[in-house]
Amino acid sequence: MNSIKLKSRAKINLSIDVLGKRQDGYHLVEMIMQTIDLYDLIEISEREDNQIIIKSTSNEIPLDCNNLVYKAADLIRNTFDINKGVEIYIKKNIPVAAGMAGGSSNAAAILVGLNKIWNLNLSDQKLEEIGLKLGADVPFCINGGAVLASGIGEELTPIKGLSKDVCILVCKPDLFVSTKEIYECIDSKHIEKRPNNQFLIDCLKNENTRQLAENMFNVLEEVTVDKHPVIQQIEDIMTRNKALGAMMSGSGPTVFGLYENREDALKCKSILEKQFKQTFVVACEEKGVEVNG
Ligand SMILES: C[C@@](CO)(OP(=O)(O)O)[C@H](O)COP(=O)(O)OP(=O)(O)OC[C@H]1O[C@@H](n2ccc(N)nc2=O)[C@H](O)[C@@H]1O
Ligand SMILES: Nc1ncnc2c1ncn2[C@@H]1O[C@H](COP(=O)(O)OP(=O)(O)O)[C@@H](O)[C@H]1O
Repeated sequence: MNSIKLKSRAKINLSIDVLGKRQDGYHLVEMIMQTIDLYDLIEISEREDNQIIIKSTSNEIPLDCNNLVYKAADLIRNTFDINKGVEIYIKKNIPVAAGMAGGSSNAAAILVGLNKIWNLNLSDQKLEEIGLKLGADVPFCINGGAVLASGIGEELTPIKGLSKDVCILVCKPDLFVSTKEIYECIDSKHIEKRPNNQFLIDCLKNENTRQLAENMFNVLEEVTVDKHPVIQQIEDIMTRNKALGAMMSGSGPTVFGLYENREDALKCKSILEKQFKQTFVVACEEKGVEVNG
């Protein structure tokens, strides 16, 4: 086999708590992550020369060694002494720098894909270990689904996820947020309110979407909203338009709302997309990366 196609899915955070900071600057978190059915399509083809070539439909991502897929491919071949190159095509649908782990998910897809193309037989645990060298969200993206993540995001406990019937309205305003900058600001902030993750996990277990939606909380949100008030405005539009609850994902700026009724979600989408082009109605998914032929 010398080429493979994969779906590389996005995530949302149903909660984020920050518990402390490591010596290296990384923050200790406790957060609920959920894969959603918004995905990039990735095609990897082996090259006999040594080059890593990246092509993409997006002009918002780097096509050189700064792309996370380049780093993932280079890391795998250096770790396992492989003297080959690859061409990677990325059809981008996930908004970039959004708080939805688009880059991390693409990197995870490369690890899964090259594990197959180069017959490395690496376990998921080993792939997660390698993935962590590329970013805190990469281990989650390999398997995806619904998890409680702790450590810096790499300690993963699977939990029951959102019901497939729940409609997730996702809206990404056209502005840039730096994850590093948001985490740095949280240091100087006294965190007054935190998510109750155990309660949220119970809500998921009991399929009590209303209570879940009303109690979702992301401690990074206040920091990002201070810089970009439009995030709060999107949330307000969602809650005024029948969302059970709305919240920022990751370090932002994407906002998502949970809906029990698809018509209500589509109606709010039609309002938001007049101003925000990157607005989608999606469901949750069980797999972060999926081989697609
Ligand atoms: C906030 C979250 C929530 O899921 O998601 P996104 O907003 O990126 O989607 C993650 O914690 C983001 O993880 P990820 O984007 O993979 O982080 P990395 O690339 O490893 O790190 C980017 C920067 O964020 C900071 N960082 C990241 C993770 C963490 N637990 N503590 C941190 O302080 C690091 O200082 C680093 O400089
Ligand atoms: N394959 C990739 N897809 C998306 N972004 C990438 C990729 N490679 C590198 N990046 C860069 O990583 C940064 C974070 O992007 P992304 O992973 O989409 O953010 P987030 O995790 O916040 O959703 C962006 O500045 C982007 O240019």
